[in-house]
Amino acid sequence: MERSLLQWRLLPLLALIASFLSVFFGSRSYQETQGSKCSLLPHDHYWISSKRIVTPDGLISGSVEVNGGVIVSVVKGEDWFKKQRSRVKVIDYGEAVIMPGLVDVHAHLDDPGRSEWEGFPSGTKAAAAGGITTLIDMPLNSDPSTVSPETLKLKIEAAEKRILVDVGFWGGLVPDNALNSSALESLLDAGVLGLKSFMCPSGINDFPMTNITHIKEGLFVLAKYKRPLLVHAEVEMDSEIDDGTDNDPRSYLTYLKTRPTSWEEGAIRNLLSVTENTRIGGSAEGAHVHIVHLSDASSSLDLIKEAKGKGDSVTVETCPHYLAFSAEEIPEGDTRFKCSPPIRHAANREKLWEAMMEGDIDMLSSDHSPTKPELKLLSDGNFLKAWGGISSLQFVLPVTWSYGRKYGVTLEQVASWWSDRPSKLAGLHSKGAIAVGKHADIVVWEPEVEFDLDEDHPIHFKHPSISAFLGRKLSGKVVSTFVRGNLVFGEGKHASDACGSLLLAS
Ligand SMILES: NC(=O)N[C@H]1NC(=O)NC1=O
Ligand SMILES: [Zn+2]
Ligand SMILES: [Zn+2]
Repeated sequence: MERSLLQWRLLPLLALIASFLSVFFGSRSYQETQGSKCSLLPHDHYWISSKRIVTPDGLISGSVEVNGGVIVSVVKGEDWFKKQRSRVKVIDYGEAVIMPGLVDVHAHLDDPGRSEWEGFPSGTKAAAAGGITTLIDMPLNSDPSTVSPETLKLKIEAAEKRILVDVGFWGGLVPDNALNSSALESLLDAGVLGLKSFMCPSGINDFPMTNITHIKEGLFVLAKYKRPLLVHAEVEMDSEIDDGTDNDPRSYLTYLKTRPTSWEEGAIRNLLSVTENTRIGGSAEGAHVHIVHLSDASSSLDLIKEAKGKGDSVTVETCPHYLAFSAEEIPEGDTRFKCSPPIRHAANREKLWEAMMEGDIDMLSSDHSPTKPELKLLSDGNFLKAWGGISSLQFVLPVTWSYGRKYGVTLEQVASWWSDRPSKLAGLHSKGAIAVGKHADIVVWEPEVEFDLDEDHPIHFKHPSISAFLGRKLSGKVVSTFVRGNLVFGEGKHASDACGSLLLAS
């Protein structure tokens, strides 16, 4: 009896307090939810905590404070509790890893013009689901190629309001603009983060290959802008295919013979004949040469190491498919594995891993280069005629981790290869680290959680059936992806609005 009397007296008081609190905090959360379709989290100011946060100072247990899309503090242990003055949302991720979002400097999103191959919406959805927070789009495979301010404008129009993660663009260095410094300057002024060229046919008619003079001249212009040149370094040479043996086009080894290591070595040797100009005091100081998707871990890599030793401004990337697969295991006619340069033998893959662990290869990229399934000729299985390009965008983090564990890969190395180094290459100094002042571009993932990449696994890029990674068991599940503080992917869902930013150099 006494108890219920007390209840009757207290209830109105509690109701009053509750309504006061709801006006006070409710109005704040109303403000915070405005525009929240960009984010699955209705907060602009929050903390995320975990036992494993990858920072530039190593792995810590602690918390990261995000406010207005930026990381505003990173604290060890329970200190966040003392620093937190108001009722700010805290998400405790427990043992899951908090790491800088991945920066993929090499992806072909094929939009505009070939959006039936890929596209900004599908490509950036896949990126978000894979923990990639920044993509730099390659200038070819879209139609037209990005080789002028006008064609860059078409890219920007195709990407605007359709991207879930941040997107920047490389421009093309092609014979048409390479010897015309004002044409190149206008492309760089329009905002491309750097240029890309091919030393062999690219497979795309409106993206012709450059010779060494084009590259040398291009570097002088890039020097003024302090932006890099990315190079597909293979050069056409005699094929080993005419050796009199059976050359079945459905055999992967036949394809491998058409692009031997000498193609990479020859191109890299030629390319490195002009990189001395990039040295301090050189005539192209400020320019930088980045060799994309290295496959040959022997002579080609030795040449790169030698050039670095002499002070040339040179870096090199390889891709998860070269680290995961070997020529020996590629099934007959399985053209999902066709790419250039080709996947080589298992012994070469071991050497690539060695070079990763030694730091001789600087970073990783996806080279996500899809097409429509018809051009992969999956039923024909003709390696010589099928489109060359691997589809991997969503899986690069678990692939790197799953195949790297046996070599002792650390979380810090993954963050260096996928975030720190690539963001520096692209000149994106607000990205690539969990540190105060950086964009809150963050992936939260569970390295120990295994999953099968089967038909039941949600895949967001346009053509899952052409991915060579399908059927693999991987380790490393992405839990949440934040782009500039917006939770763009969480618990298997994407934010409903595409609020990624365009990254234009100025
Ligand atoms: N055009 C194009 O995307 N080519 C890419 N595909 C590939 O496997 N290597 C490449 O350079
Ligand atoms: Zn390439
Ligand atoms: Zn590519």
